[in-house]
Amino acid sequence: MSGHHDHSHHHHDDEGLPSLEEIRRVLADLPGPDLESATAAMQREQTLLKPPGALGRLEELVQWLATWQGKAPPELTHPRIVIFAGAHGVAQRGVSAYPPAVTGQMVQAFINGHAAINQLAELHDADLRVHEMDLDHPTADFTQGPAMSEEVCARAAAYGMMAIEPGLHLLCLGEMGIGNTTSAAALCAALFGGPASDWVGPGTGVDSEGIKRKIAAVEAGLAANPTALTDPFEALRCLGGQELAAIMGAIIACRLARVPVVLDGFACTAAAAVLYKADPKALDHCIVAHRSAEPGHARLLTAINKRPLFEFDMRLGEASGAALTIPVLRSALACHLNMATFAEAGVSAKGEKPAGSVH
Ligand SMILES: O=C(O)c1ccc[n+]([C@@H]2O[C@H](COP(=O)([O-])O)[C@@H](O)[C@H]2O)c1
Ligand SMILES: Cc1cc2nc[nH]c2cc1C
Repeated sequence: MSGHHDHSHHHHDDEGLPSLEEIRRVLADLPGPDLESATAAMQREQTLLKPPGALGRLEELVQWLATWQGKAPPELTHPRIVIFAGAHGVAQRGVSAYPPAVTGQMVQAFINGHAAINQLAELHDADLRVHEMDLDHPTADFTQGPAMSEEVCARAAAYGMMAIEPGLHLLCLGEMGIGNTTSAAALCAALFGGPASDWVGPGTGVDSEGIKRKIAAVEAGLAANPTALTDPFEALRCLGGQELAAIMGAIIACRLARVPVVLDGFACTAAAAVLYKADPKALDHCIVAHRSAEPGHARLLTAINKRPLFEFDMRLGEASGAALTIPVLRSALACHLNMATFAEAGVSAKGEKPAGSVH
């Protein structure tokens, strides 16, 4: 694995870390799109040797990179993949096909280069980092009350904000956390309403009894956390997990540092949806890589008005879907950077009179 593996320790000295209130204030003043870079990229695109729009969403992707890097042409030599791993109290309720210990074991697998994401990161020359969020201290079981204190949630969000720095060209976000599709389902139900069954699915592959336990856990979580319905950050604190709070923080930090973000599957998108609920423009610098096989993901994408790039029926998590966008983005960029213009190639433009034609 290139890059690091970090342990998030709980320090008592939290001075300097932003509180949820401060995160709320940052959100009120987010930088907008760089329209100058967007225009410059669009103008170049229009001269290139193809019918206008013929590269479809590849053109859209170059525009998006330019807009949110604030640079025309945009670059993609320094992409990073970050996985946040979190332990969920609700995982004790028989809501996953795997035991809670798998979260830490998979972190070890990421470190040893054994996981799917290691192969994709290596193939695409991306800097892969894994941040383990206090796995020895799972969040509280949210069916009994809030998963996290304000302090733990804010610290996790602040930790997520520190996972990037200006100069990165792209951040692919992913998660690892046994039980987190239940947490994400509860979060979605709190943010967007609807019955628990709208948001619950098989996750890692539970059977129909497991689905019933997941629905019951989501319903109990909403009943035990009435304040979750009053505010998106409160929903995250009550029903989320540390990896989800960290993803939220990383998304905000990327906006401030002009780093475009690629979101992965269901849990990752649910964490992002907290920001969407607080301000629908907060995810304008994010794309969603794929529509996960987890059935709630399609509904969630509709709720946050995002169209995924791929529908590959993946449901792995660990940023695997997000990593697949790197070669696609590079393909889009290679065309944008290296194609000739009509003039350079000596090709007639649309509607140009045939040479020697009589009018
Ligand atoms: O990315 C997805 O949409 C996705 C769908 C199902 C499962 N996962 C992964 O599986 C874990 C959560 O599943 P579960 O069944 O334990 O809630 C977590 O580590 C996720 O990364 C991921
Ligand atoms: C094996 C395994 C790998 C994963 N990667 C992300 N979530 C996961 C869940 C399991 C169970």
